[in-house]
Amino acid sequence: MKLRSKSLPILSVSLAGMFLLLYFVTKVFLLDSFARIEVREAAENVERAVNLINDEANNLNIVCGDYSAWDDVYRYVRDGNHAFEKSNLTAPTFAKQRLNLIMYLNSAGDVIFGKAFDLEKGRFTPVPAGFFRHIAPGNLLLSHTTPDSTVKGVINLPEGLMIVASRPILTSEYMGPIRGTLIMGRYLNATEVAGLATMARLSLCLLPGGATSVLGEAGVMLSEASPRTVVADGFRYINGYALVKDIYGHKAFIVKVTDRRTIYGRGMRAVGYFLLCFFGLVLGFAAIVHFLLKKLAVSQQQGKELEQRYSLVIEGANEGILITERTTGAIIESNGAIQNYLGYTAEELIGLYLGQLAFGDAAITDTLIERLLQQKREYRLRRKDGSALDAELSAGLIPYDGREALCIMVKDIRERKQFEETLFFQANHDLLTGIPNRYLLHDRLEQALAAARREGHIVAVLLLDLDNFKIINDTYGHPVGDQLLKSVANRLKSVVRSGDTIARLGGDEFVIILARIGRIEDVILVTEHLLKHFFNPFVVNDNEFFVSPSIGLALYPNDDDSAAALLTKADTAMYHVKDKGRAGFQFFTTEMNTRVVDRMELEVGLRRALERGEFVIHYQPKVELATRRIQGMEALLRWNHPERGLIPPDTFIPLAEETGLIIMIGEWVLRTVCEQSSKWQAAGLPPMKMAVNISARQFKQQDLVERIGAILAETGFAPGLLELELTESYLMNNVDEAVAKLHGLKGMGLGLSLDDFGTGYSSLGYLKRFPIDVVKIDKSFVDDILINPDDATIVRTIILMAHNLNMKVVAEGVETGEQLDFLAEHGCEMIQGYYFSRPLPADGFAAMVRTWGIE
Ligand SMILES: Nc1nc2c(ncn2[C@@H]2O[C@@H]3COP(=O)(O)O[C@H]4[C@@H](O)[C@H](n5cnc6c(=O)[nH]c(N)nc65)O[C@@H]4COP(=O)(O)O[C@H]3[C@H]2O)c(=O)[nH]1
Repeated sequence: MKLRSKSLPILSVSLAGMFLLLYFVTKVFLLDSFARIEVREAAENVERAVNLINDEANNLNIVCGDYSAWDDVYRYVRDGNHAFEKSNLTAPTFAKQRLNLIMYLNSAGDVIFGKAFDLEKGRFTPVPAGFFRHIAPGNLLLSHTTPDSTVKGVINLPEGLMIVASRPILTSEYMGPIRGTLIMGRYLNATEVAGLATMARLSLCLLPGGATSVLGEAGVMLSEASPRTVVADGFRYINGYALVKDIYGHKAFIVKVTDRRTIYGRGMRAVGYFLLCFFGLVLGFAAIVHFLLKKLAVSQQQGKELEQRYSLVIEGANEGILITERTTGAIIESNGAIQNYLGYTAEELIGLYLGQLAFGDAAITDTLIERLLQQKREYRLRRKDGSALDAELSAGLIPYDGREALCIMVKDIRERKQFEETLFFQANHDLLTGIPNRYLLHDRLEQALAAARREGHIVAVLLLDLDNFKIINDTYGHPVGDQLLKSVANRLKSVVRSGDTIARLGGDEFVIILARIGRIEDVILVTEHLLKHFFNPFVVNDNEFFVSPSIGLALYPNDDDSAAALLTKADTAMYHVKDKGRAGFQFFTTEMNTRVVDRMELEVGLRRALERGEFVIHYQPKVELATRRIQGMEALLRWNHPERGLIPPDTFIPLAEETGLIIMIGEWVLRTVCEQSSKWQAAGLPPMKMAVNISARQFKQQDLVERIGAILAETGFAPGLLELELTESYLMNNVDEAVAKLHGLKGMGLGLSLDDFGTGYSSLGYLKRFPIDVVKIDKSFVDDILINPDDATIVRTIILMAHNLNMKVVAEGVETGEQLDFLAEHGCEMIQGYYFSRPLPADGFAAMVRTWGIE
């Protein structure tokens, strides 16, 4: 049964129940109390009526008293004086006293005077025959024995009810002896009753004493034991009954007082109106409830239909649909399409946040929601298996379970994206080799230049043209030529960093963009590297082809700052290479080319320097501040170039590092200083600590410890005299490995010092882990120690920190006495610098030691 049809009987039954309950309550508590008031009033009225009749009897008794105690009467009863009779017992006496009967009897019971009187007709009538029964000898009416004796009440005569009073006849002084009895009577007839009723304002009537059987309920209730009763006569009247006895104690008559049920009637009406109003209200209420229920049922039905339609639409939609919380983006509902797209079940999706489904910056859910609400957007969604799904998302707000939710439409745009990507790729890439074409090259070059402008980097544009490619193409055919170009592209890709770009301009022309370059030397390095990769042949269809490239280079910012200009200049440089006989590279500017030539010459020279014995070592003393004595020295390499003279290490050490020559050079230095030290000792100089610089590339060697150990063993140099100077920069690269290596060296008995301290990371945490003996304060701090408070603070801090870590401090580059005083004042142990001595050749150093004196 539907709610609305169910509601009607339920409503009716409950209303009827309520109505009955209300009726019962009003009846019990209201109407019954009205009825009780009425019963009380009716009882009082009937009592009043009885009292009235009694009052009548009393009055009659008083009158009777007046006429019985009277000397004239006293004599009249004895003498039979008719004069008394004529003057006092006349018709007016009867009428005035409203008496129907006067009877004088003497002591023997003889009637002296006995007359009845019709008050309505105003004439005497015979004494009613029935009365004589009451004056028979011994009757109550005649039984006065004392002067104050009196009998009053009602007697039932066949002629009707009569109020009677009987008094003994006495003198006027109420003295006896009693000469007889005076009886007075007054009918209690309809006229009398009407008079009483009018006087008492009661609706009064008298019923025969034996009428109880016809009185119904009242008759049952009336008895001698319960002589009063009140019975309602329908809703309009209420009757009070009183059973009145005659002078003998027998039932004489019943007094019935009828009252209108005014209170009850009003109560009834009030309750009626109330119930009517209530009923009306309830009916109205019921009608409203019914109407509302009807509306509710209709809207429920509509809601259901809407829900069904909504479910059908959502489930049947080809596009994915997600319903999420408005603020958090937590998923509440999803459809089959989105579950398929993402590989989640409906249950798994519930509770996931939108941000968890999106890659990249979209992961910030609130931004994502606000963006979506503004316009449809493309996002890369994360599928359950981690793969990506390109989708177009649009969103709108919908009401959902009484709150605002987000409805997100998800359109799978993988095909479109792929198509776009293919189009983009085709438009921007060289179809043969798959590398960027001219258009993308321009774009990338612009980006690289923009970044370089911001960050102050160098960008190198390399234009590479294959030498003699045309001949190969013409000889072996285009397919082979194409294969060769592909192989060249692949090889180029393997050489450059991932951030660099390789593009094909067309034909056999390639462009390489080297972005984020710090030093021009790096450009040279990469270019050399590239050239080297062309030393090996390309294999196409089992044929080996040796192809050399001609590379023209242009640099931002040195040569120009626009993409087009740089390309043109690189092209020009490339033609210079071709002109010079191909297979090589050339910078656009002469200055760059000079640097390249210099570098190449230096490299060639460096390779030969070892063989030709052009390296020499100078030694710079380290002096202990407390004693002002030489405690040791630092070995510093110089290249004695046949044409350029003595070249400082800063010029060639980086090149030696890049080319890897430093390994051989470093070992030569180590061996040489050990041998030199042995020679000095043999020549009588005391054993002195020898500090040797170890470069990054040297330190990186896996077998560094073994190699040094071998040299020490070979030269017989005491490990305790050798100190290696290391720099923070490369120790920090791989801290764990560095710590292990340092412990290996330390284990051999070598001393370790940290060079250029303060210029690098100077991480205290790591420093603690390194087993370092000495910290060398970099010259750059010492230089300004007296003029720059920051530098002074740094130096003080380094000294304090080193001492706290149980390390000694050597200050480098001390040139003045003031610098020395400052360092001495702050507890620096050792000094190295021009103040004491420049680095000297071995002989010079030995001579200095001899003149200085050594402990
Ligand atoms: N202006 C001035 N300079 C002073 C003063 N006292 C010392 N110097 C210079 O400061 C440099 C100290 O050496 P370094 O910090 O290890 O710095 C060294 C070291 O890093 C590297 N180096 C030198 N020899 C070798 C070597 O045999 N192997 C390796 N790997 N590197 C070396 O070359 C750097 C430069 O060496 P040098 O040119 O010999 O320059 C030396 C030295 O001549 C001074 O009072 N005033």
